[in-house]
Amino acid sequence: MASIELRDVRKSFGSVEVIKGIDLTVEHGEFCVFVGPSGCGKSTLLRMISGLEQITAGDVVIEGEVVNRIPAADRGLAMVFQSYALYPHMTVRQNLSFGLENARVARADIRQKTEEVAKMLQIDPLLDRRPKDLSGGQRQRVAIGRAVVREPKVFLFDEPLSNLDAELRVGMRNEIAGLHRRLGNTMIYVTHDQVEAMTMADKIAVLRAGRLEQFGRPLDLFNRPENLFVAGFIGSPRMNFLAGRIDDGAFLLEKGERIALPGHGFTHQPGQSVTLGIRPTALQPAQDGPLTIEVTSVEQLGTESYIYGTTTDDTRLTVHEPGQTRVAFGERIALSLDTEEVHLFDTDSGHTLRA
Ligand SMILES: Nc1ncnc2c1ncn2[C@@H]1O[C@H](COP(=O)(O)OP(=O)(O)OP(=O)(O)O)[C@@H](O)[C@H]1O
Repeated sequence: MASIELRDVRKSFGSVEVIKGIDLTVEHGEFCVFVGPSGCGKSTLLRMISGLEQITAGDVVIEGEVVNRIPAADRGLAMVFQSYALYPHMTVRQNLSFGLENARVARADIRQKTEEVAKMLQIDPLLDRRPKDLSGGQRQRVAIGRAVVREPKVFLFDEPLSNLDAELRVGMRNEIAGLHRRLGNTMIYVTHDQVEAMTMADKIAVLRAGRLEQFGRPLDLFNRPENLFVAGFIGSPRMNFLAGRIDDGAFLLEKGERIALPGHGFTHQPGQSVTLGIRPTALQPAQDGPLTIEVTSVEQLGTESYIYGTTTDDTRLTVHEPGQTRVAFGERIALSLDTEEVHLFDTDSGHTLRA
């Protein structure tokens, strides 16, 4: 069972701690995505699992065995990098077979395996080319193929699609997800792109500044974010936030508007500063509603529309309307909101007030 467990894993570079104690378990066969803003420590964490980076404290456990002192080459993992890291002087075939030759696999087996994997990744017509004669997408396929031929227990991907254009990225995203379904291996995938995380992952680990903010299934993170950071990071366009407090079963905005939250079930203290989170899809232009905005811009995309505006207390809000909107720039409009979709957080700690 190629499960991966991190137990209070830490990393310091000199006196700076960049991974501040992370505990999580990736189960056998799971596709886990590490996501977070630039510099949060995603790549460092992946490199610590791979063995390319020493850990400062804690344990990395693969298949029940602590591997802290086991060199990268002996951990049974294969890593795919953003930079492809192909050998420029070798053909695609040689790039694919190099690792197997080093492992002294029989020549006929190498040939068969290389060709099988090339076919699976649709690079079989390119076997005699060199990397410089390939497109970015083709190079990334070769890099993935090189990992696949080695039949590792676990695949580690470090932002593998960042160098590709948007359309190719979507295509490759589907291919990697397909590869995971076909092979069934445990995979860990690093990205800063929350859409990539949402669409590919069985489980997402959201990281910020060296800490794990939340770990769970994509829709659990979307539906029940544990804190303001995850609420704002997962979901596109971003969740709207309003500052205020709770009083008598209602949320009061700083400048007086009142949003009734019947039977909301959130726990809160009297006078506590509270942030209300509401996704753009849960706000709608209405004849009558608890919020009013002045519209600062409108985007008509044909099948959907985005309305941007500011509230009376100068908070910017984004509204997503399905279809084409009649709302125009400069109007003052009322918004209704789906109170079932409201999130409440303690403003100071950022923690959810959900019981
Ligand atoms: N060799 C190193 N020496 C000193 N600091 C480092 C080293 N490698 C990484 N760091 C620091 O550790 C932190 C985490 O870096 P890391 O590359 O893991 O972030 P990341 O989340 O992968 O970011 P990005 O998405 O920008 O690649 C950063 O502040 C970075 O500057």
